[in-house]
Amino acid sequence: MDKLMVEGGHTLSGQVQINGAKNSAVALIPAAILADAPVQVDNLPLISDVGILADLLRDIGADVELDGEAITIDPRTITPTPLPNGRVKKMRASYYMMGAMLGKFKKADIGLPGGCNLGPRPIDQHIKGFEALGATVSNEQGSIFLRANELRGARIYLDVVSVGATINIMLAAARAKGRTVIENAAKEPEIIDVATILSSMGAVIKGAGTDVIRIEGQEKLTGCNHTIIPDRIEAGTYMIMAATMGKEVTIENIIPDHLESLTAKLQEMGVEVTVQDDSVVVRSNNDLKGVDIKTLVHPGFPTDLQQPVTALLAKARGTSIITDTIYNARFKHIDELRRMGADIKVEGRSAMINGGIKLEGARVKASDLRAGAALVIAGLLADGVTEVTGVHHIDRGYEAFEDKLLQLGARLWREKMTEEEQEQLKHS
Ligand SMILES: CC(=O)N[C@H]1[C@@H](OP(=O)(O)OP(=O)(O)OC[C@H]2O[C@@H](n3ccc(=O)[nH]c3=O)[C@H](O)[C@@H]2O)O[C@H](CO)[C@@H](O)[C@@H]1O
Ligand SMILES: C=C(OP(=O)(O)O)C(=O)O
Repeated sequence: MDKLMVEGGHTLSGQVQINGAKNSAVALIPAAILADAPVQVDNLPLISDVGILADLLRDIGADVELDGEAITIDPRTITPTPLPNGRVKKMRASYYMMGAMLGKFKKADIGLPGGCNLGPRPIDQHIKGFEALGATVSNEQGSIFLRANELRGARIYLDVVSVGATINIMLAAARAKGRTVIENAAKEPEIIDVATILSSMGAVIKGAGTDVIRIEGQEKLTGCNHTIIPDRIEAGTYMIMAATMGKEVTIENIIPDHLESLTAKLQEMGVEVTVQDDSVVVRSNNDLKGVDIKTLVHPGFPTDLQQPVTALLAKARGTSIITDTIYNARFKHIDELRRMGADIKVEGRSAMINGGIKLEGARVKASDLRAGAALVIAGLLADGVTEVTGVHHIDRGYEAFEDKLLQLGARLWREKMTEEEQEQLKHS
């Protein structure tokens, strides 16, 4: 087990390259199951969630080759192998194995997913969608059993706007008979990425990126080549780091339109953000103003940037209120920020940040992926050294995290935790 040591107080400058989107990659890899020929996906982020999914596909018989940032998946040897435990519990997006296996084999036995613990993360809308397509669904001993004689297109109204349910239904519907209409669908850019790969395989999909998606399922789907869109959450994290400590940082290989809600908030705080074709330049200053933020479904402010931006708001003068309307309990980072001296109160689904207080390096624990990013941002800002444990969460979603930060001028390094430290962590 590793910990990250972050020495605060160093300004950041230079360029950082953004990798492919985690939340696309983890859907596109299972999508390859649906094809009847090899699928190649490029601009793959080299993160642990991708490694786990590649292994899950091998577990069910796929021939998977990883070559740098490209993955080639030959799905022709896949069989509907049950995946009750183990890897499926290590990540959230293993739930896409349900839609993909159901679509291809009309049968799937998949354990309930893991991923970031953000409070309750039900999958009732995924199940409602599978049932509408004609599957019977049962939940036994922590596994979801899906069975169908055939899948038939249906009209499905999502009670809650859900990224995972929208994609999972798209996957199953791509091989259902006839037309599926998903209403109140999620509109995140990753949904469009999934629609693009399924269309390249031969499904006919209209409306991805709006709240009504129409899918004409096909009996067979072909292989294809696909390039993953840039990771807007990774990009947003570096924009926030630059806003915290940046002299002048260029965040490259991005789609700036995907980051409009963050750009607007940073500008409101007094950060200079210059938007270019496929990059943004961020220049910070020492007189940032607190702002209020509410997380919303896309194109609103993403919940995945709520935790990182909270660390920045600790620097800004005045009071800021950040409200998470997607995950009411996504506040495990707050206690850790308090250990570093931040003045933050949580009430219901809001955190009130009394900013402008100098943070001090401390021993803190990352409880999930973006909590980890938030604590490193706080560490960049703080006096002294911050010790961040739970680094495996950060590795789920950020490729070459330390290398990219070192290149920007940050000082941080990874250390192995002693057995005693690991034992203490278990009980903390
Ligand atoms: C792998 C992946 O892409 N993860 C992202 C995905 O997670 P994930 O797909 O799990 O998130 P959803 O969009 O499904 O969740 C949004 C909200 O809907 C609720 N809900 C969801 C499904 C359901 O069946 N029932 C239900 O009540 C959730 O509890 C949550 O309050 O979108 C989240 C919201 O943008 C992001 O934070 C995650 O980074
Ligand atoms: C919550 C996240 O990931 P996951 O849904 O994979 O747990 C995230 O990326 O911030």
